[in-house]
Amino acid sequence: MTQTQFLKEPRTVSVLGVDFSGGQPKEGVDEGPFQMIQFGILDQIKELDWRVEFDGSFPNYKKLIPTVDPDIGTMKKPRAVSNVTRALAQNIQGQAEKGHLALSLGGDHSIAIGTISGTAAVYDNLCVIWVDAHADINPVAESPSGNLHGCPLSFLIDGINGEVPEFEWVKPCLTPDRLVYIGLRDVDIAEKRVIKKLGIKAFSMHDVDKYGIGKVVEMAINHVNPHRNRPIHLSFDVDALDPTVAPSTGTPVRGGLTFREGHYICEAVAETGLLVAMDMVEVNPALGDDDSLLQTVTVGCSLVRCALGETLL
Ligand SMILES: NC(=[NH2+])NCCC[C@H](N)C(=O)O
Ligand SMILES: [Mn+2]
Ligand SMILES: [Mn+2]
Repeated sequence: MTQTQFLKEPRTVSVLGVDFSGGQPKEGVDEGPFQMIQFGILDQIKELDWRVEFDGSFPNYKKLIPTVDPDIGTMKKPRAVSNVTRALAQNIQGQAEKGHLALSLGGDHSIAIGTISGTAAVYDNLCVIWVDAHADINPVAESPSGNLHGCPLSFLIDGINGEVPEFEWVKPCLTPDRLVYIGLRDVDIAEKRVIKKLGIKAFSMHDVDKYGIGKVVEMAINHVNPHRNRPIHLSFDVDALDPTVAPSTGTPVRGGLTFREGHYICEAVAETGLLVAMDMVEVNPALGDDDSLLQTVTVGCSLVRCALGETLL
């Protein structure tokens, strides 16, 4: 059993189902958590010798979504995203204060505004490993889509957004050296500029091809966690995987991580013993046929299990 440096005994996972889709336009991603729960993720985690806290009913983030939510500039559903991520940040902070590992099942990736704000409020030297086809760091004013799931990191690092209406509560809590990407292959122009300017370390699919996943993960962890003393928040967008592996997702991009590469990342993070929070996002059961849905939910659950210490032998 991997030891966990920052969590309290008996080691406990708090599972949060974040049934939210307002960071992007496609219905169904809010059903992701229900599907993963139904697939048995809670019992699967217990079998790995964790206590699991889950109250049986979702906090129901839907109640926080206003009926009228006009665009602000090009930003879509600003009040919905702000309300939900704000409540989520408080919830996650509470779990982290208890010394629990906070597992958020999304939901679209805009929820990371809340999940990372929550963990960073408790762990001031938190580092983030962001596994994704996308960089999700569009400055709000320059997002080509206006969808906030393409922007969460721009809120969390100082100097990218400035004041954003409705999001005055978000405090930049990450520094560029405490973020690393793995799996990128669809990065917008403004995102490329931000990544270069701030010197954020990013391992694209090109790097995975060049060095292999073992070396990439080693370099990534060495970069954000050189002394292995920082707690890790793993934010895993299922679209990091190739669409042949995880088809039911809203913004699939060809040329992604294989099944094993995705799992290897999670296994290597588990081995550090430093994981304090994980997001599993962008599983959209409404996209594709039954087969695609089962495949995607299954892989989402097995990635979570690997990050929580499941091993092959
Ligand atoms: N979490 C995600 N799947 N993000 C996709 C973002 C796509 C694109 N970069 C945008 O800003 O809209
Ligand atoms: Mn993505
Ligand atoms: Mn994403």
